[in-house]
Amino acid sequence: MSSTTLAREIHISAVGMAQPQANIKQHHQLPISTRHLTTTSGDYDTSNPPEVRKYLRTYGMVPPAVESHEQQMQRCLNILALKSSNIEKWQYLTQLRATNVHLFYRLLAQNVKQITPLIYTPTVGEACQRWSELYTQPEGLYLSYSDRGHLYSILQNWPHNVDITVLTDGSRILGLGDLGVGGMGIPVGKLALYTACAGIRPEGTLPLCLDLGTNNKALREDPLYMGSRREKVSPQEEKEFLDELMAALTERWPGIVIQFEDFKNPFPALERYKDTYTMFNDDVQGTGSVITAGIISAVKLAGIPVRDHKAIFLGAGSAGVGVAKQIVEFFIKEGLTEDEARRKFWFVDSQGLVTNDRGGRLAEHKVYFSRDDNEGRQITSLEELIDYVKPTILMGLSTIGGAFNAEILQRMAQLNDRPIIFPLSNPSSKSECTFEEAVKHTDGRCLFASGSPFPTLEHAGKSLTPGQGNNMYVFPGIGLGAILSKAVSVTQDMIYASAVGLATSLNESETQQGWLYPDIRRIREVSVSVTRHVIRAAQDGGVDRELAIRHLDDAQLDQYIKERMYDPFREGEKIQDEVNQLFATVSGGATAAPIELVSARASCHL
Ligand SMILES: O=C([O-])CC(=O)C(=O)O
Ligand SMILES: [Mg+2]
Repeated sequence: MSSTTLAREIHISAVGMAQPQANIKQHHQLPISTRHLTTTSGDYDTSNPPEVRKYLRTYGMVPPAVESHEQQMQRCLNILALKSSNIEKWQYLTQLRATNVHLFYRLLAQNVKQITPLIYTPTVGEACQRWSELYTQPEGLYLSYSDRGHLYSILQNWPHNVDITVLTDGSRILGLGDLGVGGMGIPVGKLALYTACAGIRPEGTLPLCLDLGTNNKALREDPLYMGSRREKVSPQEEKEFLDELMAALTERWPGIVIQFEDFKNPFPALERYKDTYTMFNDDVQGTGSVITAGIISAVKLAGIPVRDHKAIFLGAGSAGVGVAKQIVEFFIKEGLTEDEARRKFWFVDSQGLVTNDRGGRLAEHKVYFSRDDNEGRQITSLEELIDYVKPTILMGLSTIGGAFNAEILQRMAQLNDRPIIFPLSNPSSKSECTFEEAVKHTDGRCLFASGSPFPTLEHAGKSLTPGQGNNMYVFPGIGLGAILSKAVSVTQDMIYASAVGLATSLNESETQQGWLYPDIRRIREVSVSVTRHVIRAAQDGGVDRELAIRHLDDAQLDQYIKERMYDPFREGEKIQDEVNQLFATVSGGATAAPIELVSARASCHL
């Protein structure tokens, strides 16, 4: 029987017009699907063929046409084009993920450059700010301080087996400050990238928002605010809450990987849990890794020996120090002593250059890079510090939008043939300069990477593409590497390996064009490289528990990783296989006459 005949048979049976032919065995009933029918699972996907719709009992509940993935995605892109603001696009995409998860990921995978800014930085920043105003549906778990003592039982409400969670207390969302439970947008967005970039199955991801109060008074007084209207708990109370949570998460899902995100002070939890749980902090370690990878590429392109580089960091918060510590590791690997490497950094905070002698107590995390060679000089302006240090690298992690003004950029261009300019604050509104400004004031000579995306532009007849030094290049691979190697902890060597995995994933054309990061459209390939490097570091450090993959060579390991990655384009085939198997069972095995299969299909339309 040809496939068109088969299709017609199915159609006829479905509309109930024709009786099955004479030789059909009536007792062949297709067992009714026992799958739990959910909109999120893709059960209402318009690319499902009729027999799948019947099996799922969704037949008739979607328009009759069986669409190709291309048709579906084209409609989504058309709908996106109808929306005039990015936040409306974010709302549409949120709804799409809730109603057809596979289509959402197909769309994202196929249009990663275009869609990522709509579900992640910068748009997710606005979504977090307006969370209580725009809230429509549950997307993760909220745990409040008043829930302590019961965290394990609340985790049991989550119906899926979890491989990875991203959690935040909302206390420092991007560069936007304390947004309370509005911070939930971040775990949701980051985990969508875990799925899109590293193929972690969607139902294996858990967005987690810790409602530990907020110091944002305006939020507490907002009538629509959806979190607890109390001030932020004390550090001691937070510690006790987190201790209970970490134990509960690991008991509920042994092997879970836990990513901390956007905590105002990320260091205490990182120090306390990094050796005992499979956890990492993305802002300190993920950002550190991705910027180290960018610096590895930029240092090569700048044409100056590693030893001669000097870096000014505007912003001495957790992310900045995390970044610098990992670049120290790179400098050491390039032959500098730790002390020489450490002395290549000058940090500026709200009081100016961070020095030992400026008075007042230094926050603990700033001590390592605090200068002792300033000979009593207190420098409070960035311009003055640039003249004093003559840096090759200017990093921005200050959340002060526009802090790298024309004068500063021009001075960097006078001092360097290829100034390295990394305005890393997020979202775009907090970026220390735009790509356009950096290009204009350095005459197109800068080696540039920003945290949030900027468009490609023309300069002196050349098309210039900005690097996006965003941690999305590495955290998906760090997480997948930890999951697949069944790592008992995420070591610093695994984090450093992720930077190497990223830096070595540029292809020839990207290197030739002087790019610092690979094309984001190749992110799944890049994630395989990052994942492999992370797994190798776990194995070398003896923290892996998946012994069966130790003997694989690199090509075999890449293959192993790829085979375990969720592919939204193949999900429909999986249901089809399920249906085919059932047909084979009810019709007496694979050798059954095709007509019997039709019969089985004919009997399952209700
Ligand atoms: O989310 C991002 O785009 C990067 C990040 O972790 C942050 O800025 O906190
Ligand atoms: Mg973050």
